Amino acid sequence: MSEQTGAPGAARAELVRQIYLAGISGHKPELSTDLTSLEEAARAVLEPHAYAYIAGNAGTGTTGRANREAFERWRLLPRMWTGVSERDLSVTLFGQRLDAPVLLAPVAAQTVAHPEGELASVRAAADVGLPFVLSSVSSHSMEDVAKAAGSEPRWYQLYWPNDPAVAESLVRRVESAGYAAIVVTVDNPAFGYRPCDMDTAYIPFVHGHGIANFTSDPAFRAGLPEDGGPLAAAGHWAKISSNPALTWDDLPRLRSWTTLPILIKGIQHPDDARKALASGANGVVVSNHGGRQLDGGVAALDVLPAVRAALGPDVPVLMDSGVRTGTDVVKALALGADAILLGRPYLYGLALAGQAGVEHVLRCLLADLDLALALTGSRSVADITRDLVVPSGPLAP
Ligand SMILES: Cc1cc2nc3c(=O)[nH]c(=O)nc-3n(C[C@H](O)[C@H](O)[C@H](O)COP(=O)(O)O)c2cc1C
Ligand SMILES: O=C(O)C(=O)c1ccccc1
Repeated sequence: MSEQTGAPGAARAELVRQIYLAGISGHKPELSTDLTSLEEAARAVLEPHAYAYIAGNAGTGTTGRANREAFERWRLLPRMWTGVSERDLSVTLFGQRLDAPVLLAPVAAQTVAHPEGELASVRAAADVGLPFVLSSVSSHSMEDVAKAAGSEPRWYQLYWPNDPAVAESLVRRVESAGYAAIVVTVDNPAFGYRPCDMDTAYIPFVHGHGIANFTSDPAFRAGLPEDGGPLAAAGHWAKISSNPALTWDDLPRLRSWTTLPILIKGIQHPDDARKALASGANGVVVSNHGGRQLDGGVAALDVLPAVRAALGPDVPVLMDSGVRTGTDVVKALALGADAILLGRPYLYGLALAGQAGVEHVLRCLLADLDLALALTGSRSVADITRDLVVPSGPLAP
């Protein structure tokens, strides 16, 4: 984790003070501190197909909008004079201490946003002291990303390939490369119906993005035709990457390949959360893939309390889909999450300014989160309890 002396919260409030002081001397931040405005800024610098790929949702965008509406429906009910001069954002997951309850979500093919792709993102995460979750579908190999992370923590997201030799080989490499957890995504038995991508007919892999973990894998390469170029590799990846036959009975096989903690990402029904744990998982990520898979689905935040209730207080429950501000993080934690994953906002930072842009997004989110703790009367994450949020509307007398 990042070196931090004194109260971590004080360090983050200091960031906000610095931004204001810089403003007084005429230096405005290069990127807006309103993270929700970065989407439009990124749109202006990205090729239309690249913007569509990152910002896109499934179908008519109903699930994507629902994710945001769910956050809007909850309001924070702050408490005063609780003594908040020292604030501690740290949490412990699977015995790993995190400086803050925030991870970078797995996002595929990041060289679509910036030539340095995942290397820029993981360096930013490492500088700020947050874990980076590497997508299976990355533009740099897991070993290169691990090297860029140095001693800072990284997790690996697994799309379980339908070729058993490739699946096991990937998992063994994940462990050798020092990843600290495996996040198995289950909401992708098929790619969602995404008009945004279909209408630009854009496929990142054909353009050299996103299959570095496979082209560097001996088991994958063994299945490639001898004279095949990059297109053949992309074609072979497409063949082995989809695995709609998976059921909960398969999870013990993955369990036998690794001692790392296994999280199941894409959980929405409380019964699936129970099945995940019963099949050998150690935690879940409540997520609808940022609204990119099933359109017309439930908001991730809306199902979070039921999943937490199903698993009890001690099982790690993470969430993503729609988190945009520090106060969103507080709402998610109050409704049952132990930590959140941030998706598109850091990709917009990456598109706008590479590693520095991702760092900007992460530092702003943490500063906002730290201030949200102070302003709600919370000294630590443990103080963020269910009674800190109420439905929007008049408070019952
Ligand atoms: C461009 C893009 C690519 C993604 N690729 C993956 C992926 O490879 N694996 C995965 O599990 N989730 C993937 N996701 C979903 C994210 O991990 C995360 O669930 C989602 O972005 C969270 O929602 P948010 O963008 O509203 O924060 C992707 C999301 C985006 C925007
Ligand atoms: O776009 C996505 O959301 C995603 O998960 C993905 C999966 C495989 C390849 C590219 C993107």
